[in-house]
Amino acid sequence: MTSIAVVNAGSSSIKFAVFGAASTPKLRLRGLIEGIGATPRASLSDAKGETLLREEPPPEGFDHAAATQAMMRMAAPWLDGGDIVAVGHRVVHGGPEFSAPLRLTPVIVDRLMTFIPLAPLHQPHNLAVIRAMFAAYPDLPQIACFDTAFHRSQPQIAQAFAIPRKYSEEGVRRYGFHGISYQYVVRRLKEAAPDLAMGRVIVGHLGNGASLCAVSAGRSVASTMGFTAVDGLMMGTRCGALDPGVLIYMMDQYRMGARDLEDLIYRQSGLLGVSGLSSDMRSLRAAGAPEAKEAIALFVYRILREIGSLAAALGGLDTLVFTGGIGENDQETRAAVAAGCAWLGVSLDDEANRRHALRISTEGSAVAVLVIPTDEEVEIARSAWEFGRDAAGRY
Ligand SMILES: Nc1ncnc2c1ncn2[C@@H]1O[C@H](COP(=O)(O)OP(=O)(O)O)[C@@H](O)[C@H]1O
Ligand SMILES: CC(=O)OP(=O)(O)O
Ligand SMILES: [Mg+2]
Repeated sequence: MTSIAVVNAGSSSIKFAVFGAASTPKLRLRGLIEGIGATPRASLSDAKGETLLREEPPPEGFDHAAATQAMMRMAAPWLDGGDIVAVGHRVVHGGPEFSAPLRLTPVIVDRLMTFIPLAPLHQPHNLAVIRAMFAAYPDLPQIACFDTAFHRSQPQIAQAFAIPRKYSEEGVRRYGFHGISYQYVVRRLKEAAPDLAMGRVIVGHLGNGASLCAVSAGRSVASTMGFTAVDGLMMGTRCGALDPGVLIYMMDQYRMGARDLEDLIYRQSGLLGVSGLSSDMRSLRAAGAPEAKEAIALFVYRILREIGSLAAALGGLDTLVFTGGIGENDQETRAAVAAGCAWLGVSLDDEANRRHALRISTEGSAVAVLVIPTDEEVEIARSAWEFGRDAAGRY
């Protein structure tokens, strides 16, 4: 039996997994390096979730480059073993030309490098892992799966900015992200509740990065993220939608340049900036300080405002789905969002919400509310398999 490896390099983590190569990929191994830049932790677990290895590297100097090397070391026994036929990668920005999965070449990697300024927390790390794999395993096919792809079905008007045409034509428009996660969640919704999957759905991917997607009959019609993954909701360290006048003010008053503004809106803002304490929801819940409460209140308020906007784009709402680290685990955020959506007909079953049940709305709720844990890695494995298999199902 052959396998497919998957790498999901994120803003503060690198996830690695091995799946059996099949149309329904079966998990064999999961590796996780998280807390890069803060408190790094590495672990490896088998298909049953049993821990095979756990390490806590010293934080000093443990940056993304060190994490990439650690990941390559952890993955080496499987990559050297010879049964891996391809590596699927999450690539956050596909720009105007890339959406379907494709086999990476050095020329394509060079092109993807030009999108680094559009996804500074993700793209450089995605590409660093791809380069390391090229160097170590030059003959192993590497397949890119783009986080922007799921949103390419959006109507033109949902992708447009009200700026002069020449900029829109060169690709300055809304792309949307977390598409691999949304594709997985929609697939799961179709299995769990096919009737709901055909209706008007808002999916909230609430993690360190956070966005909402309006899905109609299984297709993305609008999203809160735009040209870059800094737009829309408030996030761990990203500000979300911001009056562009604030940026001009910062340039005038504080002599900030492009990289200073990038640092401000991507790394210093969001839950971290407002609380002054942490970007991490669990830490903020535990802290209980007024600043932490204020940050969480703003996080929820921004979600509510954007749900109203996406419900307008959909012409109503039948189903609300929560996913991502916060959406899957933080019952208080779900309860606050549900309470703020009462006007849309949302009624929460508090007990089901506390249990993190699949369906957390009451029988009588006009809008079904679900919790569907995401799995970007299995979705990448499936896409990489579909891309490379022949008619007989061989890679
Ligand atoms: N049990 C929990 N309760 C509340 N928040 C949680 C819980 N588990 C994870 N989170 C939050 O989820 C966020 C990370 O989400 P995740 O989707 O893992 O991030 P990433 O975008 O890096 O993949 C953090 O804010 C973390 O505190
Ligand atoms: C696109 C994005 O924000 O991803 P993440 O949530 O992994 O940071
Ligand atoms: Mg993520």
